Amino acid sequence: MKLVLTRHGESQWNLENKFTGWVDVDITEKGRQEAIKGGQTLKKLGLTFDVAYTSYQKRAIKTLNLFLEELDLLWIPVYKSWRLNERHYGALQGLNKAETAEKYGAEQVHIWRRSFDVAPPQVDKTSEMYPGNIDRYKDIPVDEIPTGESLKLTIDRVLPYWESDISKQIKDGKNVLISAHGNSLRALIKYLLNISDEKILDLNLPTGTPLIFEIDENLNIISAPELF
Ligand SMILES: O=C(O)[C@@H](CO)OP(=O)(O)O
Repeated sequence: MKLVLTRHGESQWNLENKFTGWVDVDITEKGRQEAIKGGQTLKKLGLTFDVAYTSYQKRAIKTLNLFLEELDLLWIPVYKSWRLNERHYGALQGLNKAETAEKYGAEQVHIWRRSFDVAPPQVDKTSEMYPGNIDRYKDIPVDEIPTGESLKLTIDRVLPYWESDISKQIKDGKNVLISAHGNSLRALIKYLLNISDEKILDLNLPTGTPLIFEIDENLNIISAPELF
């Protein structure tokens, strides 16, 4: 079976160099073109999919739709989950990354962005960035609502969805397409390829680019893309 992962096409805040996380930023025209090209690449390879997954965020949803349109697969079942959302960037969301580095030092910003288990400054429950105040997240159990996640915490909420839903499709012989985010996909790839806590920090995923994995029904990885 094929499992194809794609990070969303370039977003407006990728372009503006802002911490994004759970802020629902749209893709740019360049991001749209990346996604169209990504879909065409899969089509040229003759790949097809039975089911697709994405997050609750429009940059990933729109990217998925552009892929599916190129593949003439807009009809297949699409499942959305907050568990595939980008890592919640806490109180850093909306800040410019370069300005934050000037204020707190490049070292501190690097730790916030690329350490494995250091979480960013947290948002409190009165913040508009707190998912508990956002309608679409009303079904997340209160004790699971993120307030600022490290990569480790992101892994902890992505993997239950892999276990409960996505992996079952592969066991059933289905080809699966997932459109998600830099850090939710790093979480999944770390697990699939058994990458160490240190090494995963060097993995930076390109936007709008399909990553093709071949997996057998026992979930053994047969082939994986060159990532480093
Ligand atoms: O801002 C974000 O949400 C992410 C992805 O763009 O950034 P980072 O590269 O710091 O993980």
